[in-house]
Amino acid sequence: MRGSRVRFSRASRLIVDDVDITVPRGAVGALLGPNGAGKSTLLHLVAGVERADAGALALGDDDLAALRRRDRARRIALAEQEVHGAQGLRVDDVVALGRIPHQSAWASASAHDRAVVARSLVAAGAAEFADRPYDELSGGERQRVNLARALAQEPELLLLDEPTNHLDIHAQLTMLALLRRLADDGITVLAALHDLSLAAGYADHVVVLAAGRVVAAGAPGEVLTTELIREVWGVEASVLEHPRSGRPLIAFSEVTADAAPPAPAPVE
Ligand SMILES: Nc1ncnc2c1ncn2[C@@H]1O[C@H](COP(=O)(O)OP(=O)(O)OP(=O)(O)O)[C@@H](O)[C@H]1O
Repeated sequence: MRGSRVRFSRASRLIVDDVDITVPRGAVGALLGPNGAGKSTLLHLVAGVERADAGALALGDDDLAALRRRDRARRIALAEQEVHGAQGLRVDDVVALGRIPHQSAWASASAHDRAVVARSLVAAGAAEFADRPYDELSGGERQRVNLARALAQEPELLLLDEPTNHLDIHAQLTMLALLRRLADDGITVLAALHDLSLAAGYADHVVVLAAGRVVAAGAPGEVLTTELIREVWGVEASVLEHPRSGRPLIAFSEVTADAAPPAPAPVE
């Protein structure tokens, strides 16, 4: 996927400011940045939940703005912290919502739809609570269901907003390993993450946002330096090398002075 000069403002604040972003097909991209940097908003713009004020977004050769809503929903899935419209539903019915873009309005779920739902529940580690009410699940259980719903969409581009939030360490590593496998199968992945070491351990490409702007992008080893972490997050960190993978491993030590990241700029 590719975004060029993407701009979006809300309530007189420029939230996404001339963002250029590229995640190659079949790569895992990590979207990093402090609270309020614009990560969720950018994911919403790519998913089509919000419409950019300016700039272009493309998937392969297709301009996303020119795609019909349904075609976009067949090709792009967004896994957020909650599935909209899930209240009162059983987990497998929540996951089946992911099939809607592939179904015609009058047809009921096909054998293929049911098979994809079952497969997605297993892949996301949510099969064991398939028959439970979504509302009763813990945060970590919901997170897996949110992923299963997105997988059921069989997207080309999978967007995830803090997919490891609420997950225990086993579930976090399982989630990231799954994203890696999906990418190896040709799905493009873009995940907003807060854990820099986890991002460095699994992503091919990281994009760092601060106050709505891209401040760095590239391979984790090139981007995640002590200087950048100090500048963007206002914390001191040592960037070590993971003893097994050789990827960056970030050890934080303290909050530096004048740490507060800048708020979004008012629209000119
Ligand atoms: N509907 C809105 N109206 C006004 N401001 C908004 C709106 N939605 C988001 N913002 C502001 O836009 C900025 C970016 O928000 P966004 O949720 O995209 O950040 P984020 O990087 O995902 O943050 P976090 O890590 O805290 O989830 C924030 O300052 C937020 O307050």
